[in-house]
Amino acid sequence: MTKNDLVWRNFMLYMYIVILVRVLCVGRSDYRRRMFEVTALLSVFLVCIVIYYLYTNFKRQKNLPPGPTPWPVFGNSILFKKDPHGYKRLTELSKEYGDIYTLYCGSTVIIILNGYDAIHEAFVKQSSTFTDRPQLFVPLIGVSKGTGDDKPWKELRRFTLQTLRDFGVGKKSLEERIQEEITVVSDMLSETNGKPVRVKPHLLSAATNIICSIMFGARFQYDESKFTELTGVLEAIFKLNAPFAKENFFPVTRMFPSGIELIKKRSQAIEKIKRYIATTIEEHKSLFDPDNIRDFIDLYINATRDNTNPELFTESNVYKIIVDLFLAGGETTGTSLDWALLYMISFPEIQKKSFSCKQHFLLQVIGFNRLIGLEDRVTFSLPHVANKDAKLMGFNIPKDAIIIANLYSAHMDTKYWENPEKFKPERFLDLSGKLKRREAFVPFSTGPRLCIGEPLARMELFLFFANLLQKFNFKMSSEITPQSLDGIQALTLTPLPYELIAVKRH
Ligand code: HEM
Repeated sequence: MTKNDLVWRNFMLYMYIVILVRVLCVGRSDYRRRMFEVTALLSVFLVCIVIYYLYTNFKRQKNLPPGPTPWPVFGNSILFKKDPHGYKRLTELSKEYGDIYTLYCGSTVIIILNGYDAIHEAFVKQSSTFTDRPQLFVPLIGVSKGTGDDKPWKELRRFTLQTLRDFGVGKKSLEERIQEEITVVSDMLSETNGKPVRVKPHLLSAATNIICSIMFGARFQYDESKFTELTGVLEAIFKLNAPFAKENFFPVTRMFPSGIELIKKRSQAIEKIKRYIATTIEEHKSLFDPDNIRDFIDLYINATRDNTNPELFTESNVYKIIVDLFLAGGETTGTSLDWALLYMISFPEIQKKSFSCKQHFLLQVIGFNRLIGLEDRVTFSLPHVANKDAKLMGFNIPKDAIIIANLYSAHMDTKYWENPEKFKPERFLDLSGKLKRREAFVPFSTGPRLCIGEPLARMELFLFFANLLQKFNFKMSSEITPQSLDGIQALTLTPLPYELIAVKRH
């Protein structure tokens, strides 16, 4: 951004306001006096903004990565627009400004990393600087909070990973839990008798139920009131947890009616879920047997009885872990499966190859490790934060700048992928038909903040996909209007709602 840009923008803003004031004052008796007062006040206000703006943007932040000119006070509008193709717009900006560019949310610096190299440089090579999460007023995720030297998130992350391992990620018991949900979804599909159906709500319930089973040791009927209440509250928390919520960057908006409403709704939802967890802990305590750990709640009770780390194993931290796993694990996996089925009906020849007994090439070879590249529908990492002033790819990154990896851009990176926009599952195979590791495939992000649920997600995706494809041939519900493969950008990239026809194979 040049100084000319800045002066020009402020001048335009000033002129708009002056014209508006003039229009409002026309025909009033004390017109001249009022005009003078209002214009003088506005001038002082604008001079203050310009001084503040010059101070924050030019003095403190020299040699920042380039980027589009922000609006004074507000920042870059691209961050606030509810644009279903926001991920594409942010990727296009990298063509203009390079793999690393700057946007502003108010006066907060947001660094967007594009392409595999930039993401790898920040999250892997310089992980000690770019791994913490920002302390947002409306936080996105609980476990991951915490900066500074003590880094409690590291301990909680270790405990959560251990939990997932203990409950059999990669082992039989968890496979059984997943199979149970597959049976429910398959039965539902069989009952449609070839009529069009929207599968997504069932996939979301199935993914959420798997986490319920790990956390609380019980699965629910999808229409059971306890389950719908739980998913309703989680959905509310999910919706209210936006990294770019204005309340995060403009403290004054927390006092606006919308801000007060948001805070009220959040605390009501959090209260409800905390009450649910407290009741479940009490129920579990009465049946607790240290030789038969049934679920995550039992593990927690065990840890508190050991009394090894009382500050870590608190009910409040249990709440954080549970909410994180639900928020991060249900929607992402359900949506990835929804995409997988959409691609199968859109590319019937690939569906045939995936299933075909003779070739079996996709399922057998790619199988458990990788689901033909369809996990890549989470387009951005969660926000990271720079924990000190640093240099990244030749630019200065100030402490507290928020860093976001554009994972979509890594999967569109022509340095690593040939025709990246084409759906070509074979790109994951080498010439002899063996699975090829692709370093630029980072749907779960990379570095120490890599998704905790990756092994669980891979297991769920593979088992669902393989079982459903074995039982059903999926078809478009309308041959005439093929379903668009453009998604809608929310926290994840979701397909436009669609129906499919499931034809039983035998
Ligand atoms: C296809 C499915 C999934 C995808 C594509 C996915 C992707 C991601 C991504 C991109 C991140 C952000 C990493 C970063 O900021 O650098 C993340 C974080 C996270 N994911 Fe997943 N995820 C999936 C499934 C799951 C599941 C099933 C769980 C839980 C069982 C889970 C739990 C988490 C948690 C707790 C974090 C935050 C980790 C931290 O801050 O330390 N995810 N995931």
